[in-house]
Amino acid sequence: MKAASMNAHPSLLIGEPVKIQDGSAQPHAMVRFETVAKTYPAYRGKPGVVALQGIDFSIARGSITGVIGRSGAGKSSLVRLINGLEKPSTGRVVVDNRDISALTGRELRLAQRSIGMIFQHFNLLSSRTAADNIALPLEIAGWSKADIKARVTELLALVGIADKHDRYPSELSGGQKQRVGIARALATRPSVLLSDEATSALDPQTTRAILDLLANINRELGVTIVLITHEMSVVRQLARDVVVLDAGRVVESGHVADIFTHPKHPITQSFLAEASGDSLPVSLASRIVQEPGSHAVIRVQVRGAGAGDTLIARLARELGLDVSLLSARIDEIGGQHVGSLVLGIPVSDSGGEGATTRTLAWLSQYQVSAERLGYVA
Ligand SMILES: Nc1ncnc2c1ncn2[C@@H]1O[C@H](COP(=O)(O)OP(=O)(O)OP(=O)(O)O)[C@@H](O)[C@H]1O
Repeated sequence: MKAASMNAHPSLLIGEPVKIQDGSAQPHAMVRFETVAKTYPAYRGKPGVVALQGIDFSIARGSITGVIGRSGAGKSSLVRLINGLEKPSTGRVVVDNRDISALTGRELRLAQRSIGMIFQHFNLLSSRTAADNIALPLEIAGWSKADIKARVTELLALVGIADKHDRYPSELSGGQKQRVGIARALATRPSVLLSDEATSALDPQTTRAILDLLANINRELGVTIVLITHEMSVVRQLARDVVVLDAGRVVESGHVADIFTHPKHPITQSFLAEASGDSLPVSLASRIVQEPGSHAVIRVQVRGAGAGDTLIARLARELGLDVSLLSARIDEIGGQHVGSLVLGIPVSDSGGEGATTRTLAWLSQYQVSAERLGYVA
C-alpha cells in the first residue's frame, strides 16, 4: 500500500501535524498573545520568576479552549494577562481587538466588563443572597435598580436556579454556588468567560452538569470560553481546542481531537497517560505482563465511527495476522468520536515477534498512534 493511496481512506488518518497558531495571523481571534513574556520581579530577597516566555498564539472567537499544564507552568499568569490583572513584561495581549495590556484606570475597568471569570471556590459574598451576588457587577457598572432586577431574574433562569433568588451561599450546594458564579460572570454580557478550575471542587455528576451548562452558554450566547484545568476529562468533554503549557512555554496547541489522539510533547503524553491509566478493563489490565507471552497487547486510537472495524479488518488481511480485539471503547473528544482499541497480536506462531514490529510499522504508516502495553499469556 503506497502512501498516496492511503489518503483515499481518511477515516484511518488521525492526528494531522500540530499547528501552533501564530497570534499575528489571526485578526479575528478573540484573544491574541503576541510574543508575550511575563517575569515577576525579585521581591524581598526572593529571585525574579520567569512565568511565561515566547507566548504567541490565538484563541478563536466563539471557541472553547482548555489550558493545561503542571503546577507552576504559568496557567494562572496566562489568564491574568487576558483579564488585565497582570501586564506582560514584553509583547501584547489583544482581547476583542483591544490591546488590554496597554489599558489602565477607567479604560481597563470598562474592558474588564467584557471578560467574566469563574473560580474553583466560587468567590461569592456570604452576606449577599444569590440575586445580590449576581447584581454586584451591575451595581458597579451603574445599572438602574429596575434594569438590575430584570437582568438578575433572566440570569437566574439561564443558569437553572430561578428558585434560589433569595438564598444565601451557605444554603446552596457546590453546583448551585457555581451557577451563581456563572450568572455573576455573565451579568455584564462579556464576550470572554475565563474559568479557573471551576469544576475542581465538584463531584463528577455536578461537574458534568456545570460543563453542560457552559457548553450551552457557549452555543447560545457565543461566549468564548477559556478553561484552566488539571482535569483532562474536562478538556475532553468541553473544549474544542487545547493549549499545553510547560515551564512557561506553549509546547503544543490545536484541536483537542488531534492532540489527545496524537500527543507529540512528552508532557502532553504523560498527562494523557495519567488520565487514561484506568481506562483498561480490570480483567484485561490484570493479565498484562512485560515478559513475552502468546500475544503482544497493542493499544491504538482511531478517529471516526467505524474506523476501528476498518482498521482491524485491513490489518488482519494485509499482514495475514489473526488479530484479536481485547477491548474497545469510543469517546467523544472535542466533538469527534475517538475509538481506543486494545489488540492482541500473536507472537508465537508463524509471525513470531516480528508480527508485532510489522504491526507497529503498518500502523505508523497510517499515522495511527499505537503503543505496546505488554503481553498476555
Ligand atoms: N505574583 C507572583 N509573584 C511572583 N511569582 C509568581 C506570582 N504569580 C505566579 N508566580 C510564579 O510564576 C510561575 C507560574 O505561576 P502560575 O500561578 O501562573 O502557574 P500555574 O500553572 O497556574 O500553577 P498552579 O496550577 O499551581 O496554580 C510559578 O513559578 C509561580 O511561583
